[in-house]
Amino acid sequence: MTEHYDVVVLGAGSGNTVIDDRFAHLRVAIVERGPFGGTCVNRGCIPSKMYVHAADLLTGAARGPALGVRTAASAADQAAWARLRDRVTSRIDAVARSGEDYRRGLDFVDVLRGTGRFTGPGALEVEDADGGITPITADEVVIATGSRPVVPDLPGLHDVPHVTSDSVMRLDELPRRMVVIGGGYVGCELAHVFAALGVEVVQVESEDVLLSAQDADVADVVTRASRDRWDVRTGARLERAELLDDGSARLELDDGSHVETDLVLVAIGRQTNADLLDLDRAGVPVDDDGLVVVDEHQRAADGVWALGDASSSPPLKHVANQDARVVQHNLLHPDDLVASDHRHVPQAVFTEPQVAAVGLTEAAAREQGIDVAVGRKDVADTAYGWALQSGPDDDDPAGPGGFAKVLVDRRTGLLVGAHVVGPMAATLIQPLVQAISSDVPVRGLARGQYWIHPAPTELVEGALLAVEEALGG
Ligand SMILES: Cc1cc2nc3c(=O)[nH]c(=O)nc-3n(C[C@H](O)[C@H](O)[C@H](O)COP(=O)(O)OP(=O)(O)OC[C@H]3O[C@@H](n4cnc5c(N)ncnc54)[C@H](O)[C@@H]3O)c2cc1C
Ligand SMILES: NC(=O)c1ccc[n+]([C@@H]2O[C@H](COP(=O)([O-])OP(=O)(O)OC[C@H]3O[C@@H](n4cnc5c(N)ncnc54)[C@H](O)[C@@H]3O)[C@@H](O)[C@H]2O)c1
Repeated sequence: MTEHYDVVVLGAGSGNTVIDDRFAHLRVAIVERGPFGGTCVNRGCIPSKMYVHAADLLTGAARGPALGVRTAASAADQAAWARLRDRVTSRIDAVARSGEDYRRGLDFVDVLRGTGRFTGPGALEVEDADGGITPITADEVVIATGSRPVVPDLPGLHDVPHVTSDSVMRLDELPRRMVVIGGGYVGCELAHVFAALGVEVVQVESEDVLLSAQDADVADVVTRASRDRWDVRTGARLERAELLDDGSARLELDDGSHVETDLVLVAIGRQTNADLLDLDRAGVPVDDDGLVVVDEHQRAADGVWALGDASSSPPLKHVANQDARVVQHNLLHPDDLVASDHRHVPQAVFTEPQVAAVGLTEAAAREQGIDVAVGRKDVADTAYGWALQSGPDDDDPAGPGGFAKVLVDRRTGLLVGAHVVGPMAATLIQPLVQAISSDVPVRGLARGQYWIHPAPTELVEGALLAVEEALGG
């Protein structure tokens, strides 16, 4: 018999958060093929930031002697790696298990283990690990199937030891050498992690700088800071790979250079899993990137909703969370739908130095013809920056020069972009996220409140004062 559900959620990452006790009067199925919690908990935000924290401690400790204290950052040996990895995996595995146990304990929810796909409008099948098929039908389907790492089909790559962010969090052993392909979020965060642990890292990025999507000044700071710590090859792509007799890999790059390594980490972007759902059978539209096309209510078709990496760009967890809240509300209140707001999505890259941004880059603002006023404050010129510096001539508290930069439209007096690179950037950006989200006029923002002295937030105050000066009387 085909079971019928009021609501079926495909994917127990952010999709799992849609269902709460307010759905208890309905029959709900959650379909999941992997561990509960999805990418963020199991192979994304949480484990990567647990590793980043350890890497930050190591890089911080390495600076101690320059400040006059005896700290030492030793490279991690295999035992240290095992302790670090087991701390990470035991924590996230417990979260995934308890998430699934909680769902299984609810009498209005069925957890269906396997891969879901559409067979028609409102009709799906779930294929379990043994190939068994369970057909189900649903009034409402939530597509929350996320995304997966892209692995290019390059000659020899599949023959050499290689991992993606999916598997690198659980390495049996720390490699002596690692090549990171990609200088985006994943590449920069994990190059920082493995370099801090003492791995000889080579990072290969096809653009001329790391983090090329960031404001050019920010990308420049991160690229120079990274080059100080590991071998960064920009303007280069992996062309082919060859397995050597000792089990290591020889990689040829398209700039004519080559590199030998023990492990390749492929981090060149992600693609949506929506392509595996047979969406055409349910009349669910996708765009050229394979993302499910949704309206402002996150509705993809009659009785079909989508959220997170399946439908939204950029693929970030706080975006998936807001999408999930919108879908939740709209399922519970079909006569009072709310809309998503993807206008001012902030982002942070937890490399060293940390990066955070909201809104436009300076180049994008100018390309859009905005008459932009720029205010910038360097970390080295703040009181907290002095605390980080080893001496008065050292302008190097956060790698080669952290700063905050704010961009204001001279016509409206409103913020159109903000960028922070340096210690605690992901935290420092938040007042600027609030300002841009709430259309707060920039004039008066710095002097309209106290800024705690000598806190790192004075960096933001300084950038706001600088932009007021640029705006003129
Ligand atoms: C290394 C890394 C670090 C990251 N760090 C950050 C960060 O610091 N901050 C941030 O904001 N974002 C970060 N992200 C991005 C973030 O993890 C994702 O944007 C977020 O997890 C997306 O949530 P989601 O629910 O859309 O998808 P997912 O979390 O991927 O959940 C989708 C779920 O659907 C399941 N699934 C897929 N297809 C099917 C199917 N057909 N049937 C059944 N189940 C299926 C999957 O197994 C998965 O559990 C990071 C990503 C990576 C890879
Ligand atoms: N802190 C965070 O919020 C965080 C952390 C990790 C991942 N994420 C999410 O995951 C997504 C995927 O991250 P990602 O780093 O895989 O992708 P990305 O798009 O951020 O970066 C991919 C990089 O690889 C480069 N590249 C592409 N093809 C290449 C090739 N053949 N050779 C060399 N370089 C190549 C690109 O120019 C780009 O710089 C991000 O867009 C982000 O939304 C977020």
